Amino acid sequence: MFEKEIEATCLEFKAPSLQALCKYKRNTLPTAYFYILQFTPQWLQVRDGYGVKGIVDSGISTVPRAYIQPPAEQINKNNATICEIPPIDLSKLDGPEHDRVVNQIVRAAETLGFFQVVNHGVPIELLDSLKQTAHNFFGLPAERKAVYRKEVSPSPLVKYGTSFVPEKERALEWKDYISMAYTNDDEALQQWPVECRDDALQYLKTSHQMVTKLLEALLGNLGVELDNSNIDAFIGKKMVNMNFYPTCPNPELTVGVGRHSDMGTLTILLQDGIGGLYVKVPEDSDMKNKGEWVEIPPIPGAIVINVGDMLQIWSNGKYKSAEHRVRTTSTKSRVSIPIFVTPKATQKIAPFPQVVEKDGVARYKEFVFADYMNSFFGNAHDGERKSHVAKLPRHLLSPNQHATSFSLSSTSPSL
Ligand SMILES: O=C(O)CCC(=O)C(=O)O
Ligand SMILES: [Fe+2]
Repeated sequence: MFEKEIEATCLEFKAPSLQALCKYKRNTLPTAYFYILQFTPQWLQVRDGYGVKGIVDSGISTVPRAYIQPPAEQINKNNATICEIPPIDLSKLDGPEHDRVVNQIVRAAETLGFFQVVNHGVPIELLDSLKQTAHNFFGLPAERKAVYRKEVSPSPLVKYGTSFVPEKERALEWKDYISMAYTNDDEALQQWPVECRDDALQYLKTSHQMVTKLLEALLGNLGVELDNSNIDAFIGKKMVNMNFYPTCPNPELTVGVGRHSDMGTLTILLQDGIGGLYVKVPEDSDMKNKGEWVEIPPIPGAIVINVGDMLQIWSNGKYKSAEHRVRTTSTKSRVSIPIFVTPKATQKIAPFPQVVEKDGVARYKEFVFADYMNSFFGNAHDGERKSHVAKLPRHLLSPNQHATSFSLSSTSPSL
């Protein structure tokens, strides 16, 4: 059935057979691997809308080879420390404790780059409904989800997929996702999948005030006032994703999401009660367990916030866009629902002048956000999915800087 495709690929690489192609390409294993993968029925199923969930539903007892991570990327849940930083009560921002709460937010952004918030203004019932909606969507028959595969999606705003950039990854992620980019309400209502759109749109809208307050605190601390004239520079684009991590027969061999940092401004992340989100304490943080992976525990009613690469760059490296990853479990499927808040593609990005002046050095050069996104989706994932900022192309770093001096050990798609 796939002979024609195999033949065409072999021809393209001037190889007499698939075996020869793989041998000939063995020095560039991810590519060769992808070709083999592409021609296996399982991969075709995943590609055709069944997703990783389809593999699990087919009743496997061990994970397919393509999903086995290199040992260095496998997650040993037994030696993870739980992050015990209490959640920040955002309702207190409006009272006499305003300055103290701002300090908590700033301190969290400067150390781990991840924190949790409560009394955030997003209704708890909506959070519960979102998790259920995500389960319902991924529980749909494959053909209902497959219409949104990026190759065929009726809308450029909606993409259903699996893994991050499957063609580029050495080992695939144990995850299916749907992503919904926001342009305006009308387009969202018309184009987002009917099963998710109401909750996703509500989530986006009810979290807007929280996003503004967080940014006011974080930017204010850097001497930048957020107002109507500049807000778009920071939150010009938003995208809601729903991630689904099916149960996995070998959680110790796989990852739900491999190590990465988020490329935007801030990520608003709703996780369910299963757990498994790990963050690497930045090496240049003054926390005691630098370089270690700590778990962000699920807290009922709380939302996880994390700093993205752009906020790190605007702050000249003060705020940390930390590397994070997600483990899989054998007992229950997990869902998470991030909102990726990013600048518009055309936005020019550079460290704020007032911060540079204070620091005496600009740690990053100016660039356009679209170029950053392209390198994020195009080259960042070399099979190991190391940090993007850590690997910020040299031309984006100031001449006297090099990536390791920030120890930003690490960059999802998910945007
Ligand atoms: O599922 C999670 O908890 C995190 C997902 C994530 O990091 C992402 O989608 O960028
Ligand atoms: Fe992420």
